[in-house]
Amino acid sequence: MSSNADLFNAAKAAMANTYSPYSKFPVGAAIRSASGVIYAGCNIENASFPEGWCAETSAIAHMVTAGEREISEILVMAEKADRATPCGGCRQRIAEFAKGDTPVHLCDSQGVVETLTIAELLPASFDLEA
Ligand SMILES: O=c1ccn([C@H]2C[C@H](O)[C@@H](CO)O2)c(=O)[nH]1
Ligand SMILES: [Zn+2]
Repeated sequence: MSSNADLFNAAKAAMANTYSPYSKFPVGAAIRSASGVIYAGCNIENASFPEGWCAETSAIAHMVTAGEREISEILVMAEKADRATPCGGCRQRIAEFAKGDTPVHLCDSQGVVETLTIAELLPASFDLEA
C-alpha cells in the first residue's frame, strides 16, 4: 500500500456506501484538504438519471460544507475500473478548489495506479479571469 493508505481507505469506505443501482458502477473519492482533514464521498444516482452525481462531487460537497476550500490532493477509485479517472465535470469542480499542480491519484481496487496533476487532466481549464 502506498503512503496514501489513509486516503485510499477513506475512498474505499465511502465507495461501500455507493447508491448506484442503475449503472452498478460504484465510485469512491477522498480529498485531503489544506488543513489535512480527509473528506470522502460516493456516487449517488437517481431514477431520473441526470439527477445523479459523482463521488468526487460528494467529497467536494463535504469539504466545502465543513468550511474548507483547498484540495491538497484527491484520490479516485472505481470498483470496476483498472484506473478510475474523474469525468470532465468533476475535473472542472476539482480545479475550482485546487492549484494546477494538485495531485489526482487514480486507483484500481488495490491501490494508486497513476498520479496526474489536475492541470494534466484539465489543460486550459475555464477560468473567469483567464
Ligand atoms: O468521475 C466520475 C465518473 C463517474 N462516476 C459515477 C457516475 C455514475 O454513478 C457512475 C457511472 O457513470 O459512475 C463518478 O462517480 N465519478
Ligand atoms: Zn464526475
